[in-house]
Amino acid sequence: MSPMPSVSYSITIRLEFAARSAAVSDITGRIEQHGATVTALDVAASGPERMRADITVLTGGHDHAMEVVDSLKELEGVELGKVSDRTFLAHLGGKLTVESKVPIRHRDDLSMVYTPGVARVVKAIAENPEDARRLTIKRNTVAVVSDGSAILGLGDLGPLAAMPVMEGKAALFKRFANIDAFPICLDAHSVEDIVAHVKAIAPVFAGINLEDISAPRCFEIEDRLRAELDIPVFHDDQHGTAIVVVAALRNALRVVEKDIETARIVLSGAGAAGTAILRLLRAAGARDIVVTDIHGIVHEYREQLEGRLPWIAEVTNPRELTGTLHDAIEGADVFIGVSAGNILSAEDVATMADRSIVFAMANPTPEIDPSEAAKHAEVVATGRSDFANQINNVLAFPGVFRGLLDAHATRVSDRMLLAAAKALADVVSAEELNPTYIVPSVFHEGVTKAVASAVEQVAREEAGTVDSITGAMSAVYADEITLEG
Ligand SMILES: NC(=O)c1ccc[n+]([C@@H]2O[C@H](COP(=O)([O-])OP(=O)(O)OC[C@H]3O[C@@H](n4cnc5c(N)ncnc54)[C@H](O)[C@@H]3O)[C@@H](O)[C@H]2O)c1
Ligand SMILES: O=C(O)C[C@H](O)C(=O)O
Repeated sequence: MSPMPSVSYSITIRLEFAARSAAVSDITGRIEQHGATVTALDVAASGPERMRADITVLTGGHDHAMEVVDSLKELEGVELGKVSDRTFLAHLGGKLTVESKVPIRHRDDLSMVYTPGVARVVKAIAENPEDARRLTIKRNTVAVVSDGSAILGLGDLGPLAAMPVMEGKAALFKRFANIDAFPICLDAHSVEDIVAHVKAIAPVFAGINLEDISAPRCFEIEDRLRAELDIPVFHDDQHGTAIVVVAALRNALRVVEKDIETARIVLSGAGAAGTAILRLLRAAGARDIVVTDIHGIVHEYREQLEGRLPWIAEVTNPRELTGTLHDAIEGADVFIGVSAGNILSAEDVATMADRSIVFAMANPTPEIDPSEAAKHAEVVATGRSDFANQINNVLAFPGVFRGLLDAHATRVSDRMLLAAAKALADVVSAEELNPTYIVPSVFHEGVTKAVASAVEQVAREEAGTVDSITGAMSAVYADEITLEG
């Protein structure tokens, strides 16, 4: 069976063929016979005998695309031209540009925009550094920083390969929150080096969004930067994910009529995303959480508990389970996966409690195929855009930074993250809520605004009480916050 056609593997094929109506249906019929989907046919040139057209086709991947192209070569009278991968076409020359906001038409403009006029603005900022937010791009600019060590679910592919993702994040910042974000891919490896480089570029920015930096270094880098910078620092893979998961869980629990305080939750993955999800779940009131990782259930007596694992063992697993994910899942109300593909079976899901919830979020392959999970679970979500209930950080980070920037915030707190999760969940009204709609679409108009105002409000409330709640992340572990509602 051919893999499911997806727009991310769409191709445009240039073809020349005889100018007769059956020729077009022969071509589209052949494509669909191979399980691909034709979405457009644009005529590029037409003559009395021959036509030239570009056909856009959704395929299930590289091999499937090649299979479709090869099958068209067999059609009589059809000549194949260039085949373009539309995802690569969208990346030609990169996805961003920098534009001047001021006109530069003649010497007068030059004298103000640049020298000598600019010198007075320079002196004003030197005398009053706060003016940088008023007189430069700082107030609305965020650095999207990565070292490329944990790109999506692909691993350590380095800073150059991280560029398309960071450019993409910057494009999303602009599209959804009108924030000017800039991709900064660092050829730096140690915690010390990364912290030093981010600190050195920080004057330009009103916030730092860390992306795709591997665990456990991401924890220390964020802790250090939060303690040493006067602008908010937010590791999206941790906190963006946690906000969306808690929002989605809040709504999923409404669907299945269960409470977060009593729900039995299994969290597969104790890395960057898993650790942050655990923290926010606890802050949201969850109490019965069992965490599993590549070595099975995290418990106090397990060997080689390092990094954040001793803390995880301490605050989870109230029924003192040992063993594997399969042991943990029995009787659970909720499964949340941020670990690896295909580690959960439909039989495992069948052992869960009635009206169970499965969030299988590993990318690009989820912990369980969503259609398999749906055989036994009432609510199923994944990180994928080709299935209902897509859980992705893009629902959170644009609004979070909009709120932080509007409040001129200097820090990020767990109260802000929880407020963001609640606001995001509330975008789905009681009338809209159902098992296949627990999170809104990112294109839903209210998403960024709801998240931004919730974060801005908490940021303003907390202004002046800096350090009393979080400060460095390690302090949060000792002093967790629970919010109502
Ligand atoms: N959908 C989303 O929005 C979203 C957000 C963040 C992360 N993710 C996905 O979650 C996964 C983890 O991301 P991360 O940044 O936390 O990675 P990470 O490397 O920091 O952590 C991975 C965790 O999974 C565990 N793990 C790895 N292989 C396993 C296996 N075969 N069986 C059981 N556990 C295993 C590891 O022990 C570790 O605890 C990735 O696939 C990533 O793409 C998805
Ligand atoms: O950042 C994302 O959008 C995806 C997620 O973080 C992932 O690691 O797959």
